[in-house]
Amino acid sequence: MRITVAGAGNVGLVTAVCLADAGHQVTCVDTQKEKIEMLEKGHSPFFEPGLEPLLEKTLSNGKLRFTTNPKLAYSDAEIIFIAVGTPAKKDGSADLSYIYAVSYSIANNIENNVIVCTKSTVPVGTNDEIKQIFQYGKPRHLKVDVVANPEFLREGSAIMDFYLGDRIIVGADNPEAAAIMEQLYLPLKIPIIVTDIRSAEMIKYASNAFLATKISFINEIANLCEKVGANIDEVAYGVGKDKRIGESFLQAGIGYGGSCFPKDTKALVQLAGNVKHPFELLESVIKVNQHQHSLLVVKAKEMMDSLKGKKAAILGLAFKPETDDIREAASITIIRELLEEGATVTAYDPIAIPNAHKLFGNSIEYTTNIRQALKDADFAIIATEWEQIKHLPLDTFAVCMKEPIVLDGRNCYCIKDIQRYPITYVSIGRPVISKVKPMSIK
Ligand SMILES: NC(=O)c1ccc[n+]([C@@H]2O[C@H](COP(=O)([O-])OP(=O)(O)OC[C@H]3O[C@@H](n4cnc5c(N)ncnc54)[C@H](O)[C@@H]3O)[C@@H](O)[C@H]2O)c1
Ligand SMILES: O=c1ccn([C@@H]2O[C@H](COP(=O)(O)OP(=O)(O)O[C@H]3O[C@H](CO)[C@@H](O)[C@H](O)[C@H]3O)[C@@H](O)[C@H]2O)c(=O)[nH]1
Repeated sequence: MRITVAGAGNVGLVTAVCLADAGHQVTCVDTQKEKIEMLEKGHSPFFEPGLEPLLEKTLSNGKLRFTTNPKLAYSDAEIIFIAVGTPAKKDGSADLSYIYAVSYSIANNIENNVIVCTKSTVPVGTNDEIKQIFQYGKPRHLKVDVVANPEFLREGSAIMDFYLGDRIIVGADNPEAAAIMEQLYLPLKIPIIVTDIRSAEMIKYASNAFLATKISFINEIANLCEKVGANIDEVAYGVGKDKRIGESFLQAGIGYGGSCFPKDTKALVQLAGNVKHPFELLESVIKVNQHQHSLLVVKAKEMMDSLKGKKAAILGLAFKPETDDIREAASITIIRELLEEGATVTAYDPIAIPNAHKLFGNSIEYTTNIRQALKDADFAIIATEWEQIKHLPLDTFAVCMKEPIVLDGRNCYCIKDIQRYPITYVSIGRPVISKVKPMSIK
């Protein structure tokens, strides 16, 4: 099929590349000229495992092309995916300006009947507004079907998620359009659920809100474990074994970040507020997460009285491993608060430094070498569970740091292993290990 994807971000680019790899003729359009020039040369503007080889392959076999020209992109497409950003506005509601702009651009440039399929996460009712734009804005003789097709990929495993997702949601009010979308996705052998448009929109928000709730819940249990002498590792394992609860998303830590959970939970609270339905549960989930982002700075202050003049090593900047994305990462809150306290910061990350530099400039130091970050540090905070950090020989802390005080926001190490080293170790929901333990204890 002739497919156009609007937006070459995490969702749009992955969708475009994977559909081109499946044999479709794909055009990916973006308004950012620099991004498109980079992509035409086979370079991805962001890190996503496995993306660049597929990008190079589909560019060289002619299945994928990039453009900034809306006429070229939309005029003869059979399906157009909208995958532009829907960032949070100041009040938490979703900013739909990119959605509207791209819809007008499509309406002005189509020359064939087309299915417009919204992959972006949009509040319930948005696709009805998109339909209105087409009703009044498109050439009269053309037919445009609007379909809601929310995306569930995760950064860091986006390609795998495209091929092995749990389900595909197709929200449509025209069965013919739904059938064409089902046909498109059939080769993936992923269960396809066809719903009405508003339900499809809600499924996306409800899924992210539920996962965020699971994380905040386990974090609250972890905080409680610390106070009553239980261990969150054992608790989460025991709880997760109940199939009705499930083992995933019970990893306690310093809270969720990224481009989706923080904005989508806030947008759902706003959406509920608009219909006079206070979503108190989700408001608490958001509050717990904010508290969790700051937790280790509070603990560091308690341990050291004042952080003024102390050298902090921050291990990990990305909101999770296998991505260079730092949007809403816990590391941002931690670094800001440490700088406010008068500490100096050296941050380690294998790939997210360019993005962090855009935010923090020269107010902190950066390194891609963990030992360099730890050198002469008064304390270290682990903010991302990169494999490089998880597999660090544990004597490194004592060897490199001025004071081997490690605050681990991602519970990277086994408590039993840590006990063998002269480290003060504070993690989430587990016993505090004091450095008085000698190395010889096995
Ligand atoms: N990032 C994720 O993991 C993820 C997963 C599922 C769903 N989503 C949702 O998908 C949407 C896109 O997210 P993202 O992370 O890919 O966003 P992004 O910000 O990384 O990329 C959006 C792209 O759209 C482009 N764009 C803006 N206006 C345009 C226009 N008129 N025409 C063409 N391109 C235009 C931007 O230049 C940008 O490159 C959001 O609604 C998000 O909530 C994201
Ligand atoms: O048990 C857990 C699991 C995750 N996290 C944190 O939660 C955040 C989000 O993680 P993850 O869901 O793996 O990454 P995203 O790429 O943000 O993906 C989420 O957001 C996307 C955008 O909407 C959806 O498409 C995905 O289905 C949804 O998982 C990260 O900061 C993780 O550190 C935890 O703290 N504990």
